[in-house]
Amino acid sequence: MLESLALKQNLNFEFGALFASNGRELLSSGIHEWISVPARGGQDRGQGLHAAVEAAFERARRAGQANPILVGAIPFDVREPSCLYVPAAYEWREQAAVAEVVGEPSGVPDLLDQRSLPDEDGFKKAVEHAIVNFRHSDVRKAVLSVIRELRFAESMDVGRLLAGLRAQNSQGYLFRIPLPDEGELVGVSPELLIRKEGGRIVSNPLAGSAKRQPDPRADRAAAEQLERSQKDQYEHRLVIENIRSILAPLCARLDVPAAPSLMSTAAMWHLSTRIEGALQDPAMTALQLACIIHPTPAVCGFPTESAHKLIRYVEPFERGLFTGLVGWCDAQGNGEWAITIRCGIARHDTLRLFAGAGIVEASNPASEWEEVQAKLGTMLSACGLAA
Ligand SMILES: C=C(O[C@H]1C=CC=C(C(=O)O)[C@@H]1O)C(=O)O
Repeated sequence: MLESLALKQNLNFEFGALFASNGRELLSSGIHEWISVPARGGQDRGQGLHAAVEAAFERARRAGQANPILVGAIPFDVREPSCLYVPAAYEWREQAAVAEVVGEPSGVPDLLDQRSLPDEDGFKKAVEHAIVNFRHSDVRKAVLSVIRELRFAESMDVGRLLAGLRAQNSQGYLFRIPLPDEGELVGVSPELLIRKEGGRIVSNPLAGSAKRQPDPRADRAAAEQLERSQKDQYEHRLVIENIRSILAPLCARLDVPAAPSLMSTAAMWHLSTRIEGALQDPAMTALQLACIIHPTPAVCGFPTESAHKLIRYVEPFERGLFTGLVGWCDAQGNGEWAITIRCGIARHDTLRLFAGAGIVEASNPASEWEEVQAKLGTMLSACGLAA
């Protein structure tokens, strides 16, 4: 279990990544090798990212690692550099033992100021722009997002943030990824793009959302309304049909439930579909599969290319790692890649939070603004702040 034993002397806890899923968590320390090769074409065996990762695994093995792994994040735009590395050492722990790793939550520094990019008016205008565009183009859905930038009196304790995120969504994919520029990507994603174990795969896309309500009856009503919403069911269907069309030719068996079910985090209700399959070629890796499927209409839109163009036109910032992929994989091709949402980037005294919402023709700009604010609530409440 403890890959690190032979490598203890290399431990560098300043570069420790964490990825938690399914009751266990991966903790890495130190860096054996950075990989910044963009993920575009990462499905092509022996080329680009695939070749870079295989070569890095081989070098790690020659350096004494019995079973090297890759951890990190891939940006939304796969033409941009990846932020992946083969750690010097790592271990898997049961999630229960983790309090010890993240430490006790300490106080949050004073918030000095915050701003939204775009602001409320700018976001609503972007939604209106997208809706008009749907009427005059082939685009059916585009995911539009906002940044909330917070500046604190001193640096945020990322361990404290993690503890707050874990408390809110213990079923989620909790992550902390150190970045090369001293920042850290941190969040708890509810959405699994792909998990691969041997020849079996699981994907659990989400699309269609409603804010949780403090009153239990109002909360149940919000969930039921989401389930009945034609607009949200349509938004969801676009994602599922896209993923089905990509995975079906790669699978000997693919199970896609006929209708989505409800899933919840502390802040949100979502429509969720758990897709399971058996690969025709079990040698295909989790990373290859992730590169084929990403970006799904849950983070980009549909059709992908034209939705991406629309996003570039109306979003006033580069998303970077937000709505990309975060996770790990090993040299046998097993691994898990979650969607990088409900997250932020902590760097010195600033915290940049991100949230997006799927826009379709039936969307209402004011409701979509409310939705992104509610999604920001996950990170904000981990900071002890109101949404
Ligand atoms: C883009 C985000 O959420 C995606 C995942 C779940 C539901 C979504 C929605 O209902 O729009 C989004 O597709 C985000 O949380 O920032």
